[in-house]
Amino acid sequence: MTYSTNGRRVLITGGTGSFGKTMVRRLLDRGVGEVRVLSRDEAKQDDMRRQLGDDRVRYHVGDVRDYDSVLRASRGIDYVFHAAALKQVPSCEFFPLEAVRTNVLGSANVVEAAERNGVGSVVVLSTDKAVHPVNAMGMSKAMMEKVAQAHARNNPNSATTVSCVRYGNVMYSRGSVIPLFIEQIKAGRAPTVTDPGMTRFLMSLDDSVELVEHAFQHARPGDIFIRKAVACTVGDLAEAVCELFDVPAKLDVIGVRHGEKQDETLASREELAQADDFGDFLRVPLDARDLNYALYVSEGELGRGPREDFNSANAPRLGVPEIVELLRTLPEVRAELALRDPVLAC
Ligand SMILES: O=c1ccn([C@@H]2O[C@H](COP(=O)(O)OP(=O)(O)O[C@H]3O[C@H](CO)[C@@H](O)[C@H](O)[C@H]3O)[C@@H](O)[C@H]2O)c(=O)[nH]1
Repeated sequence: MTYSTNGRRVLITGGTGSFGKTMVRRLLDRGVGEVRVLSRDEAKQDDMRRQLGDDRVRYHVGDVRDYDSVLRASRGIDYVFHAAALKQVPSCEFFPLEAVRTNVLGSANVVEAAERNGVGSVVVLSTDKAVHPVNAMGMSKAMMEKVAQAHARNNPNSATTVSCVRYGNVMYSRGSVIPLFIEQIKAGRAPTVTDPGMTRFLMSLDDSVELVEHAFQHARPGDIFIRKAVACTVGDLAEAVCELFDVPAKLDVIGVRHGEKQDETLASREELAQADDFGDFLRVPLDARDLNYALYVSEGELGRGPREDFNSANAPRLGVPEIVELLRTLPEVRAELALRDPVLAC
């Protein structure tokens, strides 16, 4: 089934974040009837209200942890993009139950409320850290994916299609390493690098929005969509930022933080064995068998498939010059360069 948002009502949980703001603008450009933003922070909502000045956007102060607030916010809604989450790896390590409350139970509330209100489609935003998770943030997101898939498995006749998207590090997202490196360089300090050999996927905000739109257009219940992405080492990333700002590439190596992985995985080999390849995107379908495995023995499949996961160590790797070029395409980086020296921005 394909969907259109033209004239429809859409709810974005966590709608004042980087993803939410970009998505709201796109929906407004495409003639959405109403966008509801559900989030906790009234000040951020007020900033957004003044910036956008569009009365098709309605603001709901509330928390996905509170089922009643989600139920109210999703009344009369056609589609939901669920972005509200606790996302910082180190803070979730210190407060894992908070990650469970928001990322697992909050997501269950969103799915349940959508089902109750007859919403047509819910796209749930997940992360590469949910695959082979080692930290509380990734574990809670892995459980969120399971909650979304269980809805599909347990409600085969539901009017609500629930799907997930998984993506890697979004460049320049709030609190992430690229703006941190830039701040450090501006303050005359060397960028702090955890482990120069650590690898991460690189995605732009637009890539992440397109992935959500792709899922929205193509999802069958319980699907997980992944966007193929390039990767780099954090050492090369720091060097690229130094080069862009024309400072010597001297790195301050600080060691790995709580719960960090050396490399991230977008799709496990088991998922790749089942996945459909759409060029830029992969679809991992729901395993819709029921618990009576005996039914499947005669047609059971052996676990043949790729020998490797798709991870940030074996993904196409960008070197320093390519990262420099990629960073130059980011509006925030261009703005910083223009402030520092208009010549560097060119
Ligand atoms: O001072 C620092 C801080 C971080 N890093 C490294 O930079 C990389 C990226 O770090 P960061 O931007 O903090 O992102 P992650 O911890 O990888 O997590 C981000 O990326 C995830 C996707 O993988 C999202 O789900 C999370 O919400 C988001 O915080 C990691 O290798 C860090 O070890 C440094 O080298 N120096």
